[in-house]
Amino acid sequence: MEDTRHDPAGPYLAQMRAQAPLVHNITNFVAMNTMANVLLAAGASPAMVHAREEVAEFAALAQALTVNVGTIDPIWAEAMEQAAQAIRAAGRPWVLDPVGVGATRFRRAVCDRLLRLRPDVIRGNASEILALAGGGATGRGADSADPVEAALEAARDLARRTGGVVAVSGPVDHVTDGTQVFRVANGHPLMTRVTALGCALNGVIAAFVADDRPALPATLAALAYYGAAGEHAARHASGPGGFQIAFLDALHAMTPDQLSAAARISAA
Ligand SMILES: Nc1ncnc2c1ncn2[C@@H]1O[C@H](COP(=O)(O)OP(=O)(O)O)[C@@H](O)[C@H]1O
Ligand SMILES: Cc1ncsc1CCOP(=O)(O)O
Ligand SMILES: [Mg+2]
Repeated sequence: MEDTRHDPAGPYLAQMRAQAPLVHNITNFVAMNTMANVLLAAGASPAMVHAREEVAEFAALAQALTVNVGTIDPIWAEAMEQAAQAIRAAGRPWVLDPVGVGATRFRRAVCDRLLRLRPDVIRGNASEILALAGGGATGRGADSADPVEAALEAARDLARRTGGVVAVSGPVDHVTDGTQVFRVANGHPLMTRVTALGCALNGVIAAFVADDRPALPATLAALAYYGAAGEHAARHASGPGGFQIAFLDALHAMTPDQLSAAARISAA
């Protein structure tokens, strides 16, 4: 029988803050500032480093890596592969965000090469997970055009192929290790009205899975934390501008006990 239990989320936040992991990010130009601020507000230590000459050396120092193909070019794509190889050699986790992978052949080819380096966690919206698994979805550039539920089989397939965890974000996030599927029903629609909040989420997932925390429950805790902060921020904002500020404040202020109480994680 499938195991439908899950850990409380709060202790994962406490452990992450106690470690304050250095998270190395090769992310897009749109997301860099937001992602760094989100990681600092959460209690981790971000670094954005992408030169081919130094990524491998830097990744070997980091507790976790995120790779995001949002504004790739061929040189960055090489750097991404080098960094992923280095973090794997160091025995530490990495997270892939296949931004807009269904849109172009170049993105598809780069993501196929990155998949061979077995990301510990893949996080994307439904259209991206469908396209990455070979389902042909195109999405709307960086935004999804498909419901989360439509990407569940694709997510399972990718998890089995990579041996990692796949998170499909959206109104209700779904996370699978290829066998079990869990839902995280935290979040607020205003999160889709601010750019790069999906990208910044990858950094939070990386910080939570660092230090050998098990990838499935740590990813669930990261998603619940992020969504609960979004819910809190929405209560203090009148629109996307104020929401961005309130969201950073909510990430910073949330305690582990508050997270355990707010998390809406369940077996799917
Ligand atoms: N309609 C929604 N209601 C509540 N939360 C949402 C909604 N859409 C997305 N989210 C949340 O926003 C965050 C970013 O997810 P998403 O928008 O799917 O990523 P991306 O920006 O990469 O497309 C996640 O925490 C997700 O749970
Ligand atoms: C708008 C845009 N264009 C290329 S990357 C990017 C950011 C996408 O961020 P997110 O997927 O988190 O909304
Ligand atoms: Mg995205």
